[in-house]
Amino acid sequence: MNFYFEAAKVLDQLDAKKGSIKGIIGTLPEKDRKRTAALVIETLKFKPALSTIIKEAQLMKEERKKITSLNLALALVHDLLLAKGIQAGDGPIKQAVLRHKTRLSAELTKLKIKKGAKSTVDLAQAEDARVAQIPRYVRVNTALWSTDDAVSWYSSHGYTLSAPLLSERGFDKDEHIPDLLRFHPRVTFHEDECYKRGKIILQDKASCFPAVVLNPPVSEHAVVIDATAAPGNKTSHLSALMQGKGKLFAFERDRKRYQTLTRMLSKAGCKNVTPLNIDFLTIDPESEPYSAATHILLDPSCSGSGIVNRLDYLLDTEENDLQGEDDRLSKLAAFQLMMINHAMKFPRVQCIVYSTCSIHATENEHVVREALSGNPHFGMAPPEGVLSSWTRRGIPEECACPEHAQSMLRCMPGEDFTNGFFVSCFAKAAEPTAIEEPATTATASKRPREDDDGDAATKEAPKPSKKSKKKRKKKHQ
Ligand SMILES: C[S@@+](CC[C@H](N)C(=O)[O-])C[C@H]1O[C@@H](n2cnc3c(N)ncnc32)[C@H](O)[C@@H]1O
Repeated sequence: MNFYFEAAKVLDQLDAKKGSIKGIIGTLPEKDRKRTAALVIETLKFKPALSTIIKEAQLMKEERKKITSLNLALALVHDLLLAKGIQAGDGPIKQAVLRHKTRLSAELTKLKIKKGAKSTVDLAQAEDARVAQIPRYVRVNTALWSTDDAVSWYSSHGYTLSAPLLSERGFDKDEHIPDLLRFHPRVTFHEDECYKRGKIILQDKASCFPAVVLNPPVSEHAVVIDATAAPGNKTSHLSALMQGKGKLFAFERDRKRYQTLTRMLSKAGCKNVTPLNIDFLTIDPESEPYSAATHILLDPSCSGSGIVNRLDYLLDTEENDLQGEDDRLSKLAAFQLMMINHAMKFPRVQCIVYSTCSIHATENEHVVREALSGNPHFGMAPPEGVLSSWTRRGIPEECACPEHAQSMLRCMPGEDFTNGFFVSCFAKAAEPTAIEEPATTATASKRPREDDDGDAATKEAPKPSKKSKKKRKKKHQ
């Protein structure tokens, strides 16, 4: 019976919005995880149908003393009616459910007739249609091999270069992100040899934007920070873009997630990364070696409202407490702002990319607005250097100056073949005298990469767009 109590506990936590399905299941003891996860997911799939059946059969009313929660009843009735029966010895709880077996079965039949369901499977909740539109993105880990090698490999292993959404065996190169391949959404890679060896990283397209926009220096002198690193997809991406040169400090405050990060970085063969199980906010920006950082990636915890996946559509969103949601977003936004403010204190920092997988302006444009207003020595980077080929930019009406939106990227699930995402890029303003000078660097479309050992801090960073500096100057007068 413990197995059912465990599943009920997970369902309780999901009801209390204590995390995503994947996240909460990940905290279960490993030995029971697979079995409990399967029961939780199946129960959620049929939750509306099972709830109706339990209510109509008056199970909770009549067995209130034995079956103490609806979630326990859902898990038990799932197995009784939709699986191979209740997997437990003959205890009082099992007996309590079995006493109602005939009534419960009759309610199941009634519901199928009412819903016009040909089989029980038709009573399951429909999947989020947006998931089926997102290709399976595969980032080639260029620390270990090249994209040409990867294309040859998959071409000789049953795949053909063609539009991936047309055929399960098709794949192609993404048009916006270098070294990113797209496969059919139903292709899985967990047993793939290249995946197991770290040669490919399974990373949504939108989540590849931040490292590309930060465009870290390629130099033995480079010092870059990933302030919120685990599980490490963006860290390994940055490391690959830096061609393993210079130093990349990857902070992660959570102990368990830090362990995942270190495993990931070693599998991906990242040579220039120092993972640190330290809260980024506790780092003194003036302290060595961090004070030398010129580029910082900030991808802090967020509401995750942009993520569409194969499971979370199962969670009941209708009962969302809007007031509670607003409070949660405000708290997250305050934390996100604190992280940006801290990043802006690093004395040599030139470029900060702030990203979230949220679609809410509260965590995105509004946080950027606040950061700019509290840090007049920073502006928005010129839009030309912020993945100019991507047309969906920030929301102008949510920004302090509408043109700031041009230095931000947004992705909309269901429209852009990605999860929902937000990226913004701050650049440190030049010394005051430079503001009035004709800007030569401000409109550079792409900062050059350097392969020599030059001083990355002075050569690589974008200057804020002139327009945005002038506007802000006015605003702060
Ligand atoms: C959205 S996740 C980062 C995902 C990561 N960038 C990737 O692409 O794989 C945010 C991470 O930041 C960590 N975090 C939150 N606050 C932090 C802080 N003050 N210092 C360091 N890490 C922090 C969280 O524990 C979490 O692992």
